[in-house]
Amino acid sequence: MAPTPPPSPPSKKARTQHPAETNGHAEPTSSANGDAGAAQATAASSSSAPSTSAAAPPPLYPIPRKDKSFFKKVKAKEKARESALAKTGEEPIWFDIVEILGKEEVERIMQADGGKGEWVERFPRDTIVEGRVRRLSAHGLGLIVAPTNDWILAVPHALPGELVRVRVDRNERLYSHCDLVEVLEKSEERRDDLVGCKYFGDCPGCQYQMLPYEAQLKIKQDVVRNAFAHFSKLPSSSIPPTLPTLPSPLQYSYRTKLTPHFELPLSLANFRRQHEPAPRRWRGAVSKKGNNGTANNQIEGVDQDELEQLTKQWGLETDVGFNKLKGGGRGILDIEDCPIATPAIRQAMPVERAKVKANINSWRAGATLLLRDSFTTEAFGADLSLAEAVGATAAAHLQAPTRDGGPIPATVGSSEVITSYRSVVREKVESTLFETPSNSFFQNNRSVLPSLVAYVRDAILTARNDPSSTSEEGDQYLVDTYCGSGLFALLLSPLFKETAGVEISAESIEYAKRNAALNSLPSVKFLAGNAEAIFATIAYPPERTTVVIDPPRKGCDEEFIRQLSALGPKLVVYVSCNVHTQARDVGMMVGLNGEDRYEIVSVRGADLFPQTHHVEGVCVLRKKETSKMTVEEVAAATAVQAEQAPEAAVA
Ligand SMILES: C[S@@+](CC[C@H](N)C(=O)[O-])C[C@H]1O[C@@H](n2cnc3c(N)ncnc32)[C@H](O)[C@@H]1O
Repeated sequence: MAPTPPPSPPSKKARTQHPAETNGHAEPTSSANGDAGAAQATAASSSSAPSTSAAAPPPLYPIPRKDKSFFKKVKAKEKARESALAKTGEEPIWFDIVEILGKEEVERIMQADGGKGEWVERFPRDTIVEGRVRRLSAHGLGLIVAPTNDWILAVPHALPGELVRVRVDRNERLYSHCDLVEVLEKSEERRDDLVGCKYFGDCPGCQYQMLPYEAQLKIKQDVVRNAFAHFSKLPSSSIPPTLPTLPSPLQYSYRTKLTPHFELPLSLANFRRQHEPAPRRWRGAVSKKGNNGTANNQIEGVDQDELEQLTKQWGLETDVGFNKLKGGGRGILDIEDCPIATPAIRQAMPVERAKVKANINSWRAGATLLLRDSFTTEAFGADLSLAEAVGATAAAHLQAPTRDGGPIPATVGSSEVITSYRSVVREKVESTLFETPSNSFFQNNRSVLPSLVAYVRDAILTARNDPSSTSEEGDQYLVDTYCGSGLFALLLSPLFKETAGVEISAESIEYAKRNAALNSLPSVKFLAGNAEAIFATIAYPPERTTVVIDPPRKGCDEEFIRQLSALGPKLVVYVSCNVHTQARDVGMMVGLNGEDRYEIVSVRGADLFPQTHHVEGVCVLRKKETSKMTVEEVAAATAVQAEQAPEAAVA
């Protein structure tokens, strides 16, 4: 029996406060549902919280009256956010909520709230609440049963078992996003001495720096297990035990790409708004990624010296970094250093920040900076150690990080940092060389890629050596779908007679072809187009074909799954940065019309992003010989199944 999905959250529509609240207070209760593990929480009004309402100084340049189009834009943005929320990020937590509160209780609460998608906010913003963390969500949030017993509080950087004080920031259906105020009772697992960054706790990037690496890997294994249990809609007997997470050799200094951003200081933004004709402003906003802050950004009719004087007078600092974690991500946290980035990026970051800050009035709008670690031409073909591969000396990269991030490891000059969106990045995995456009996708953890590729290669060889396999060595075909600049196609092609790759970005495909030539693999063919377009161009025998799937976070399109299922390749290796959409897609591939077409051989996570909640899923599927469905039956059944598939998180 497939697990019954919990009731879906109705559309989000907040009503007034919960009756349990009086004057903005949530009434304290003793325990949740009499459960000893539930919240021992007390709630206090926002007045007892440290004040967050210090009056903001008036802007130094008057804010122009907003025209109607501004409000239209705000509304459109809000609508887009609402619809994104319905598909992104929030759904896995719904399964946690149902498991913690109980399915019947959730149904009762929703009825009591008035049903029909209406709901009430239990806690106004800034309410301070204390409670004990029950478990972690897939996104690393500690989940607490609220004192009202019918609501969950979700807070980052808190561990199961810990008693914490939190501040409510915003409400969703049946739960509140909170900021951590204080850990009152620490978990034995917490190791604050391991924290390797001064922004940890304030930056949204990392969730697990306070945990030993082994514990991080275990959490990710559970995330993969839960994703398949909840989103595949398969009976537990069809899902093998999740294997231990593939570790990353580097747990700091690994990230080869950072994209800090900034906004124009308010006075400067307002000044521009008043002095620039609207179409130019919009052009500036649209093309902000290409804006390098040096050319063509002068305001017509305004003397540059005068603007410089004014900017100095306004004296506003520009924050360059990532969205603040606390307060719902409003505002930018000024970040000087990021110890999970490679040493070359850490060295380049202050330079790029200083450029922005010194020339802020030459920018038309806020922008996202690009810092990508790339091998220098000299290092590109060279044999490098792991430390050298991230541009550091061996001694430097083994330094344990400290709470202040520690000194930036000395570099050995094998890396350079690309900051233009119109450049080329050089990468090397095993001995295969890759060039890729700097504005396109490449995996961001160089240190773990050899083990990830080795794992996929082993899965293919193991399936081939299976006694039930009828195919001959050397007579095998590979299709790499969502192939980017050719990572899996080129690295795995020596195992196959023919290899074809498909990718939607024409530019990435141009580079994939160049990479095939660069590595003397000219027989690997690449096609630019939607992933399913590849099936019309190949005539590979399905019983000798392996398909690698590595889609973006939203997973595969229904049409892709329909055509893949119709082809019925012998082996499928599905790699994904979103285990929830992956589990949904795998569920569709495995069971059609009550018939098991594929069996899951193995499933596990790979840790491409240590210190964060992200986990890459790797799932190997083998075609069942017993499947008797015709191509037409498979196509029809896939469509029905797609209709019924649960919404999976995309964020
Ligand atoms: C997660 S990346 C994987 C790239 C590559 N496998 C690698 O590891 O470097 C996903 C890729 O899918 C591509 N993509 C997105 N939608 C697609 C579609 N509908 N059809 C084909 N490719 C698509 C993106 O451009 C991106 O390069």
